[in-house]
Amino acid sequence: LPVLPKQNGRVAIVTGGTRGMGFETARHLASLGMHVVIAGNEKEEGTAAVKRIREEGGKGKAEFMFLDLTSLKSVRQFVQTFKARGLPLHVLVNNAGTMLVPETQTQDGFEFHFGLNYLGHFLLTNLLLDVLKKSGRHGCCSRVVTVSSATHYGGVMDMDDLNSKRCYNSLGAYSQSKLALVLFTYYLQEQLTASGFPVTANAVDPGMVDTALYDNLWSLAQALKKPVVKLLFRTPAEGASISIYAAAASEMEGVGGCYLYNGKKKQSSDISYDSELQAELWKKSCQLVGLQVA
Ligand SMILES: NC(=O)c1ccc[n+]([C@@H]2O[C@H](COP(=O)([O-])OP(=O)(O)OC[C@H]3O[C@@H](n4cnc5c(N)ncnc54)[C@H](O)[C@@H]3O)[C@@H](O)[C@H]2O)c1
Repeated sequence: LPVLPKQNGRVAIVTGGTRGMGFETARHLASLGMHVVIAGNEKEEGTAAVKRIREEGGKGKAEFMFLDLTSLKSVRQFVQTFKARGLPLHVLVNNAGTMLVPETQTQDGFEFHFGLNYLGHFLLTNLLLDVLKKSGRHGCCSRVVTVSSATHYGGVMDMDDLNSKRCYNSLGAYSQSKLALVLFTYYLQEQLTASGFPVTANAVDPGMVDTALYDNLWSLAQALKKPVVKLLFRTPAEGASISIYAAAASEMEGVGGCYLYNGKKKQSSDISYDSELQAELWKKSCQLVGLQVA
């Protein structure tokens, strides 16, 4: 990470900030002086995360707020509670995620990866956009940072079967959700640029990181993973550095619509640049979460 500017007085929301890379992102942003809201569905873990950050005694502030991304109702409640506080919002890190879950549905009946990783963040971001727009200014934009993954390169967007009903494969469903997040980021940035709002949106890829995300791997793969972890996997703090960079680096001021990996802009999959697909997914997502199509 380059030297990052102080973030005093700025407010961030980090989804899934209770552990793993989300925690490291929240911790780092708080150390830069930010007021960080850790948004997650695990209250105990969240309270412990806040305690750890507070004990480090940085200039910033941390607090936990409940958010279950598998429930659109919970997303709406979270936004309502956050807005009632009257806080500005300068950084939204869409970090929470799950991987390799056996076929199951969210509370609203969506395929679990698609519903949690993608649709939950789609609704959250859209409902927070007004605050992000109000809190940014030209020369000091608000930032939306969305954590995707290299698996998006293998992702296929089946617009007729977004819930993977025809043929379920947990890696395919995860990859699709991560591709959807890249398509969403590019379309969002295009809309923001077209309307001249001081908000940027970028997708990031942290690399392979040793976190609880791999807890759903079958046990043989878990055993095989252990010896290679030290060689191939990054630590959560290393993995989080790309989100922190996108959220706070001076070089990223006013820069949006990028896919970032290893601190640099990188080409994402060819299909992620398909503007018709981006628009189609956006429209369909609005319908699925009950938002008016813009
Ligand atoms: N670990 C990797 O190798 C890797 C690689 C590429 C991308 N990613 C992405 O990085 C992000 C962070 O994952 P991680 O590796 O730190 O894993 P992790 O399991 O440590 O963290 C996931 C976070 O998401 C939260 N979460 C899960 N379900 C939730 C829900 N219903 N509502 C709200 N929060 C929920 C968890 O509580 C946790 O805080 C994920 O989006 C993941 O897809 C991880």
